[in-house]
Amino acid sequence: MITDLSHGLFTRAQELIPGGVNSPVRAFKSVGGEPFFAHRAKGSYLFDVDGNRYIDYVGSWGPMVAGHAHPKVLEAVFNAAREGLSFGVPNPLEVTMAETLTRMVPSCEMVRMVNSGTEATLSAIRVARGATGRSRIVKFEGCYHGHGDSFLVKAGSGALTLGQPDSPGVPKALADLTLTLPYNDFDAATALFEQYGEEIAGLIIEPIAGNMNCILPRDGYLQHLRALCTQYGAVLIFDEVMTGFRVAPGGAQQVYGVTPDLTTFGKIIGGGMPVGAYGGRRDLMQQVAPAGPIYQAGTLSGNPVAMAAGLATLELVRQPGFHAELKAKTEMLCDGLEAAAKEAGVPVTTNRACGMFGLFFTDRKVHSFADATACDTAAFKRFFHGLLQRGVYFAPSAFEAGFLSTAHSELDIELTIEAARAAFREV
Ligand SMILES: Cc1ncc(COP(=O)(O)O)c(CN[C@@H](CN)CCC(=O)O)c1O
Repeated sequence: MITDLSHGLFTRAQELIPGGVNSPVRAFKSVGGEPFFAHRAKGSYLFDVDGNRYIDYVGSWGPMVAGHAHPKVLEAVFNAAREGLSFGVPNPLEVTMAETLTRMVPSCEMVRMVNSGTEATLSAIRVARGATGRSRIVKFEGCYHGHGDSFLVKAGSGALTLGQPDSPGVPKALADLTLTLPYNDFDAATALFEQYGEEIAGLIIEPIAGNMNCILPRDGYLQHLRALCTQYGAVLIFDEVMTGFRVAPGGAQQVYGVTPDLTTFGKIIGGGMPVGAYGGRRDLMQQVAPAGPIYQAGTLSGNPVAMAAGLATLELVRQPGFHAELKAKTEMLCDGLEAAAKEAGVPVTTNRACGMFGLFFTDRKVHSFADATACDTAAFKRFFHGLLQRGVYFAPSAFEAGFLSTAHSELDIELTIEAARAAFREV
């Protein structure tokens, strides 16, 4: 595979950009080698600057649930951009977006647009602290909620990928206010709330974890957390930046029938443009400035071009059969991967939800951070490169979920399974 132009670009980038990338997980650090540089993308494919094509299972880390460069999304962006890029006063698309989000996710009685998932989770935690007057928050080992100081404690995604689940630069006084729990451990959650319950402002969780690879909540787990937060007056926050509109039209909260007090969004609601949002109970959201005293702001929040991209994507997501198709393709891929691994005699298990999946090199089911970190990451590394050489791009980390789109054809999936069959033999 020719990668000369990507190599040249990466060499230049490393001189001027930390690690040569604008987001750590893109650097291939945990899998080795160098990232390819994209020239363009279309549907289920990425095309790099050296002319290589990849079947893409990262999808810009989630936004591309309807495929790259969808004509309806591009048309919406072009039409909005012609009218101006940013006004600094409200625009009608912000109202349409708020009406769309609150209709699709009924727990969100009100919503505020921001520009990234990180901003959304930062803001949601501030609302929880401001509304309760309490300071402690609870997060889960291996969950990632963006790079906000309070969250870089036993974090997942890039922090876990780099082996740095905590981060320098986060004051100890602040980090001490973040309590962490093991995911899917009922008793640990009960014990923590018995000890700290009256001091906990909020608990934030990925209702389906996608940042320690893909891990599903055990039956009744989210309901257990809901009951604890209600009992102790803590704000239950579902971080649906990744799961929102992907695993169901109404997100993971629709799948599991659990109503959080606040929800955070990102990725799909921007359709590839920088967008995040947070929303929830009216009595909480009414405390956000300028309606209330809890301050949060953003120059480009609700930007008309970004709103147009997000609204066009959500329109596609709402089409009848969208999630049924996405789920069927996810099952087809995961069943095929497990079968290919079995043929090669390689212990592999998958976790799957509509549109997202996890591949683990282990012969055991994976339900927790400890299970995920016990898997054979060296095998994953070899498998990743075996796929890449065959034109299939999985997330360059053993601790990231994979993503499908409705643009992935059955042929794409069959070709992926064929490539995996060969790559498993090299593991
Ligand atoms: C559940 C969840 N919550 C919040 C975030 C942060 O969103 P952003 O600030 O990157 O838009 C994310 C971001 N996800 C990572 C990948 N797992 C983004 C990729 C990257 O960091 O480059 C998330 O998954």
